[in-house]
Amino acid sequence: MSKLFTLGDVSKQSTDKGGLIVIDKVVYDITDYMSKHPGGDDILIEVLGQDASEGFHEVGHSAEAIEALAEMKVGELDQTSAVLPKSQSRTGSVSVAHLLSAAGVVAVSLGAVFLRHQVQSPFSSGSK
Ligand code: HEM
Repeated sequence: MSKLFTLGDVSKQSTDKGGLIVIDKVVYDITDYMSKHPGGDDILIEVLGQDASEGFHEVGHSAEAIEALAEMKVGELDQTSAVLPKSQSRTGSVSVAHLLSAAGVVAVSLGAVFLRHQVQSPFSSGSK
């Protein structure tokens, strides 16, 4: 079974000197290849630690390039880490619900203060 990496792992295990990139959910260690890349190492430094699928496909790399890539495979992207934004948005809606209930509590408290004020008013005007 191949090793699983989250996008966080890929980023943490990379510097501007070398490390990992993701292409189509597969993780590659390109450290030794960077100086040999026909397209130069600058472009690879830019995508180190990230998902480079878009850039890789835009260039329209040859079959040789894809073969060379296969030799650098170290693992696969953890698919559960890719759905993280969804669970974050769920947390977001929970806090909206919390805000609404907090607003409800404030409204009820204000109502109570208002009612008490109404009840006390006759006394305070009477003592003047
Ligand atoms: C580690 C993965 C990669 C491998 C093995 C690889 C391999 C190659 C090879 C063999 C070539 C020569 C042309 C060809 O055979 O297609 C090439 C050219 C090039 N590559 Fe990559 N490449 C990789 C990643 C990338 C990435 C991620 C980018 C951009 C974000 C990129 C951009 C380029 C560019 C701009 C050229 C020059 C094309 C030209 O001069 O016409 N490469 N690459």
